[in-house]
Amino acid sequence: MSPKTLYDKIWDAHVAHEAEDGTCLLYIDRHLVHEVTSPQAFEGLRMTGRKVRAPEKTIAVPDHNVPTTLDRAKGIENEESRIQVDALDKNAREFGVHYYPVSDVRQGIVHIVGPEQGWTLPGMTVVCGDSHTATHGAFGALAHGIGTSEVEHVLATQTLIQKKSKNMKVEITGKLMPGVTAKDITLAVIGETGTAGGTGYVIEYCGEAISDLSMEGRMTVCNMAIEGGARAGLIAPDETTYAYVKGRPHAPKGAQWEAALNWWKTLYTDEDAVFDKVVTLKGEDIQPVVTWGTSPEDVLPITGVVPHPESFKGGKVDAAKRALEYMGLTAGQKLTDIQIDTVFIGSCTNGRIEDLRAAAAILKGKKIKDGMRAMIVPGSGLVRAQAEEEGLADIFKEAGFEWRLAGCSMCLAMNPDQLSEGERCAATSNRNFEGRQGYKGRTHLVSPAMAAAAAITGHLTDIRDMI
Ligand SMILES: CC(C)[C@H](C(=O)O)[C@@H](O)C(=O)O
Ligand code: SF4
Repeated sequence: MSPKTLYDKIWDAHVAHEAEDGTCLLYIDRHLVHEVTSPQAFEGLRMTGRKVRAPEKTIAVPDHNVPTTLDRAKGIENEESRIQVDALDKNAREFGVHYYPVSDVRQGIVHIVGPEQGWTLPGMTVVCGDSHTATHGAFGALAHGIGTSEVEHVLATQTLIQKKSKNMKVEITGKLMPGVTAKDITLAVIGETGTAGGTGYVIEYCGEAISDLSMEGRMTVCNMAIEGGARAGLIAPDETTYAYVKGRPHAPKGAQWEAALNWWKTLYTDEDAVFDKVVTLKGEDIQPVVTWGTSPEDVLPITGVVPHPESFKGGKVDAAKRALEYMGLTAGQKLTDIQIDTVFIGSCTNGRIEDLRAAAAILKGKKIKDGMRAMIVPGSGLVRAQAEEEGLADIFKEAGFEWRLAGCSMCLAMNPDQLSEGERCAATSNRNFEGRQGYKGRTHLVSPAMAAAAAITGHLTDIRDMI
């Protein structure tokens, strides 16, 4: 048998039918659903009298539009948001899928809830009408976003029509230096490959620096595979993965656990397997990074300066000019001189317990800068509960942070958590596009520790000066 990559193995295990042109019908193990991309899909089923094919494999949770303030039980003010959340509520109940409504402590961002509840397991195919489904690849699952018409297809058939992507390997060798996190790895990779570098590929992340990461860190890395243009990101499951999964509510138990483990242990790239593209970074070379522009590839070590547009090639010159204008920055300005007025810690990139611990380690006993608006939005109700139990919430509140309920929040500003015009935010999320966090708001993507540091000093800060 010819050697296979991890992606090849998961793909082959899920092909139900292959057409002559290579288009395949893939079996889908888990279908995650949120309120933004599912209403028309459910409506499509309803109108044609169809049912959800596998409600036991379908998991629904509202996250994008939900208010994160403590008074959220009083309802959603914005009509469009309310309609989407109400539609999910109605659809989830009517079609009998697993459902975590806003009133459930387990509610949160779909990509945090899935793994937390043990829905995401190694070797699975996982889809969701959301680009950051790549997050689940951290478990060695083939996980990617789909469009609304595909959501309907998966709801109705539990399959998806797909063409296979190419194999790409991103290897991070050696150890990370102090202050460098999974967020810095994933941004540094995009800095290296560009936002189109992964187009047409599924990336497998590997190397010592990746194996050393916790599951939380691995999820952060895979979460941003999509920002690098890839179809999905993957990390081979290992003892860290099994330990995270074991005992979760929907993880296999007893003899089923043993059988699952036997299959999971076959999920690695064979020694002689060939990748179509390989990128290698040295862990020691990666520094704490920050984005200066309006694309995740506009990333530099925090010790750098805002680049000169002329230092880019071709079409990127104009893009960089526009980005500097939008961001209100001057070429040559030190990144650490950039003043910040808002800090957002949360999202499916960095809203897990480990992210909150990293922020708390910096904030303990400190106060945020006068006039700073700072909020921590845990990725799920359970992350929030755990942070309270560990005393992290007290650290945040004493430092001057708002301590919110779970949701996507200011990651994309579909709820009232928004930047106002010209406001500048250090954010732990994954997209710094124009207007992403609010009309004319400005976003600098950073790790949770760097976001916490910026909240204290009032400007982008090298975390290594504070540890
Ligand atoms: C709303 C949703 C479709 C979107 C996505 O697909 O990623 C959102 O989650 C985002 O992060 O921009
Ligand atoms: S937290 Fe942000 S990136 Fe993640 S699903 Fe929500 S809006 Fe998308």
